[in-house]
Amino acid sequence: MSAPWSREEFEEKLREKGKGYHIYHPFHVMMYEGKLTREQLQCWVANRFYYQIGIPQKDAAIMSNCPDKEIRKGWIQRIIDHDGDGTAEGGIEAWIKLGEAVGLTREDVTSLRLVSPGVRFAVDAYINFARQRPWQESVCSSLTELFAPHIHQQRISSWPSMYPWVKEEGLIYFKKRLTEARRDVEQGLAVTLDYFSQSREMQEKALDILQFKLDVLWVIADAIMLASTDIKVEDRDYLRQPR
Ligand SMILES: O=C(O)c1cc(C(=O)O)c2c(n1)C(=O)C(=O)c1cc(C(=O)O)[nH]c1-2
Repeated sequence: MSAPWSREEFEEKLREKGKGYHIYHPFHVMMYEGKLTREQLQCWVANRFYYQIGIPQKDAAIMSNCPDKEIRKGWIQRIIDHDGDGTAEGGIEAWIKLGEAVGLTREDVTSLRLVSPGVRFAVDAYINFARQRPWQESVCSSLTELFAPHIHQQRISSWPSMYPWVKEEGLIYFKKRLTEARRDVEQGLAVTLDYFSQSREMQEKALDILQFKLDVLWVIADAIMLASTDIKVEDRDYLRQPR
């Protein structure tokens, strides 16, 4: 049995997982490079809304499994960030505004009618993971947020020149997340480094959990790409799920 990695080595291994982050998915590369059409960007925003509304449900599941009051006191902020509270609107509302900024209506976004089955499956898998697994494992699965500020920053920097037709207030969501994600990661990383450092096997399990979450994000991008790629009309109809 191998000795556990030191805290620093373990954190380094978790960070190395960033090489599989969806920032490298062809759809996100195209987005950054300004190669998406208006319809493709709209499709991404409409589909990603399903992730946005799933996040607070996932965080509520983590809290429901967590008996530690101090952890819950910190974690509840994530739900407020997305749902809002008496004084401020949250990320879900900011995402709807992003939808309007790219030319969708509020109804286009909130009705979920543009959400593809692959995105539903992936997001539901993430929520179900948090419902079923010990809370520390679910906390670990949130650590893709280690890599999120970079992708948010890319959008803030590239969209105004690449997609000048997107209204400026659309970027508010990404700007908010820059600080929120960094704070989330501090708490998530502390829990993960403490809990999984008991043995090398546990540390490797944490890496597997992070991979699961990377896969969730990757599959979401796959599904959106498939749903929005400009292919022959006959093929597209074939791909669309009859209801
Ligand atoms: O736009 C993105 O690429 C992206 C990625 C991720 C992520 O890495 O999970 C999150 C977000 N955004 C995000 O906005 C967000 O609120 C968020 C919460 C979480 C989580 O797992 O708890 N991930 C992410």
